[in-house]
Amino acid sequence: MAAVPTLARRIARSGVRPLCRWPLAWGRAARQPPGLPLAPCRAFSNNKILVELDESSGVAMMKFKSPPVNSLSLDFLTEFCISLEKLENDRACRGVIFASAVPRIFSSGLDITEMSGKSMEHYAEFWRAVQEMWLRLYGSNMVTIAAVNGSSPAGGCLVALSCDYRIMVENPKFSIGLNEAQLGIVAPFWFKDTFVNVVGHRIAERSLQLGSLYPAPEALKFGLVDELVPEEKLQEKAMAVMAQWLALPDHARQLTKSMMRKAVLDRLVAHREEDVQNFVSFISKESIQKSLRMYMEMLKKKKS
Ligand SMILES: CCCCCCCCCCCCC/C=C/C(=O)SCCNC(=O)CCNC(=O)[C@H](O)C(C)(C)COP(=O)(O)OP(=O)(O)OC[C@H]1O[C@@H](n2cnc3c(N)ncnc32)[C@H](O)[C@@H]1OP(=O)(O)O
Repeated sequence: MAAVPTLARRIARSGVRPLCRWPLAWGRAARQPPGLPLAPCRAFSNNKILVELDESSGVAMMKFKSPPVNSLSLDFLTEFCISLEKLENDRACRGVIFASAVPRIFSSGLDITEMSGKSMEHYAEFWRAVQEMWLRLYGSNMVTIAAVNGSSPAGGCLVALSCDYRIMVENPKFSIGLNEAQLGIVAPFWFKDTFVNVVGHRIAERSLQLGSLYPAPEALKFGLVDELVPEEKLQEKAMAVMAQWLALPDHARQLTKSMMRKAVLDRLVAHREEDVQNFVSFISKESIQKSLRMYMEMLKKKKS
């Protein structure tokens, strides 16, 4: 297999731009009363993700802005990893809230076009980026809260599941779940492990086999999300939950989180290359490619 660009090389190519006091619609700057000086705040942006860090609270807001559906493309995943790494290495940052800047969609999951009609090398590079995203997010030392303000199938659900807490907008039109089976594909073992750790074995087994997507109220019933709130209360609620989690000493919370997640993280780290090879050989099968093409066609037909 040809040499694959490392994350470092993809980071170098991506050109993250630092921005000063970026007025995110959801950010502290936007809430600042006019005329008052801004408290310390740092922001940075790249093409698909906006981040604003409020230094006074230690809380960052990361917003996905990759229309139409925030699909997790290679570029998106690269920017996500860069942004998370920057925050992880910033001593001023203790917690991150993830939300979408695209109406009605948190994330539509892995970008299907990255898994269809491409070379083996591309599939391997893409899958390494998916692994990297999950390892960084699930293994993050920061408090991570998903403010799920829209539908969140498959990889989008994985992002939410990998956080410490999930708050979803109470709209029954918004659904969430690991629906891979509906596409004729299989959620890999670390998606499954993350899911099991949130909802338990029985519900995970049934939901994965059926590829179930759950409307927000149903997802709440079995703990796939922790709370539902009206859309206009989502930010306030996420900040309140964050404050509650940040009230604890970081070291105690971090060691506890690591104790709970380490075995699952270590399992992928130990089998990372094997997992890439499994993905590549699975996704490049003609029968799987056909399923993905049919699924994309179905999405297009649904519109007309
Ligand atoms: C021993 C066992 C070995 C096993 C080995 C296992 C190996 C591993 C196997 C592979 C594992 C892969 C894991 C995959 C995870 C995933 O995340 S797959 C992606 C799943 N996502 C979905 O199913 C969501 C599909 N999309 C939708 O349901 C809807 O689009 C929406 C998100 C609910 C939004 O609906 P709406 O607002 O009506 O918008 P649309 O009109 O449907 O979409 C707008 C355009 O966006 C395109 N699009 C949608 N989703 C995606 C996507 N995920 N990727 C790429 N593109 C997407 C859609 O086609 C539209 O495009 P246009 O028609 O060109 O406008």
